Amino acid sequence: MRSSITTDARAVAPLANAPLALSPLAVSLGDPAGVGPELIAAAWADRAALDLPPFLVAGGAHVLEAAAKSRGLDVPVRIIEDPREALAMYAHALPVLGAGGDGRYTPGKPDREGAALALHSLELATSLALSGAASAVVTAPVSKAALAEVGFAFPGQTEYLAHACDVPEDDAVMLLAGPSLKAVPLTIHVAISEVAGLITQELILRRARVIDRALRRDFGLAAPRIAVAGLNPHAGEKGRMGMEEREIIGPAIGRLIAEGIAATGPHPADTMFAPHKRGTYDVALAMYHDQALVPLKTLDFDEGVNMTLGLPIVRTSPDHGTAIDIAGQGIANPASLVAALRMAAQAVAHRAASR
Ligand SMILES: NC(=O)C1=CN([C@@H]2O[C@H](COP(=O)(O)OP(=O)(O)OC[C@H]3O[C@@H](n4cnc5c(N)ncnc54)[C@H](O)[C@@H]3O)[C@@H](O)[C@H]2O)C=CC1
Ligand SMILES: NCC(=O)COP(=O)(O)O
Repeated sequence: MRSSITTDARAVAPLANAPLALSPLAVSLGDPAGVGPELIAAAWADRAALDLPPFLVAGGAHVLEAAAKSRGLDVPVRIIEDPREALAMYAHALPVLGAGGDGRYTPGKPDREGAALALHSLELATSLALSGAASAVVTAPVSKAALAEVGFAFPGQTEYLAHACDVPEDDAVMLLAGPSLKAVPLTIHVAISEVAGLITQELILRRARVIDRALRRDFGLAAPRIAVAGLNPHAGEKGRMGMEEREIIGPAIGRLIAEGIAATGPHPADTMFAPHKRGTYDVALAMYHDQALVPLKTLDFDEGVNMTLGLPIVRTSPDHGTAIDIAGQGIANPASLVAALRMAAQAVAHRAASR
């Protein structure tokens, strides 16, 4: 089949002095074995109807072209050499930065070559946001296990982004946000057997301070209300089922309130996500990954967004993973990626307005 990829940018006037506010979003490709590339192509194909903010993709032109075809989409892919070409290109073709670092489309069959391409794309997209050539980075799903096999030394992209942005890991906060709920896991990519030992007053204070600042700066909330979960059943039942609430979480909440942060809790985690409770706070600070992500994905799987708070750059991602089981079948839902693109653009706008 004839390829529609072209590097001919003659029809496109380069934007010589594009202001930062007009920079495109930089989208990383994700693992070529997963649903990331086809969802990127699907989002671009629907860009006008969905009124999506302009974006470019960091590498992977051939993967994107093949992924689009797998969904029966007509997506002309154009390689650009300068991110500033993306804005004018976007209406007519999917702009992909850089002819180098391409690979094969391998839906459902992860391999090291694909993981290396995913890593290259993540690094390129991040560097574009850090330099201001892109207004934000939106990451498509990667396989953590596959990335580890090609030397990625971080448990996830959140920790990588903290490192790339020179932010301490404790101040890079994973927020999952959907129409029904915002939730943050205090501890992130760690084994459940390690969780209790990692819960400290210091970590709760640091995460909550970042949440408070970021909900003001990136979401425009005037006084964010943070509901802090307990760790144990019934939030410890007055010390009968664990002491973390009395010795660590409760005192940390007291210190946050003394700082002027609207924190409450510790709340029993089994009831704090019930509909009548969710209206009483803006964000839930949960003690571990699944305590936050299970309610979020149960309520808002299709439109959930993963955003990293506390970075100098805006970073969002779909809430789901690589979905290897359905990659290439044309059935993966692009709604979460679409929500991630929108949330990134909104956060950029909020930051610009608050300057
Ligand atoms: N932000 C990221 O890069 C994330 C990456 N992962 C990675 O993804 C891999 C697979 O993780 P899983 O736990 O299996 O979660 P997953 O989200 O990839 O899949 C869970 C289930 O949801 C379905 N699903 C996922 N996205 C969908 C979509 N857009 N439309 C329709 N159905 C969808 C899948 O088919 C599967 O049945 C792991 O290697 C993990 O490291 C997981 C979460 C986030
Ligand atoms: N379960 C959420 C997740 O794995 C997202 O991780 P990250 O790669 O965004 O750090």
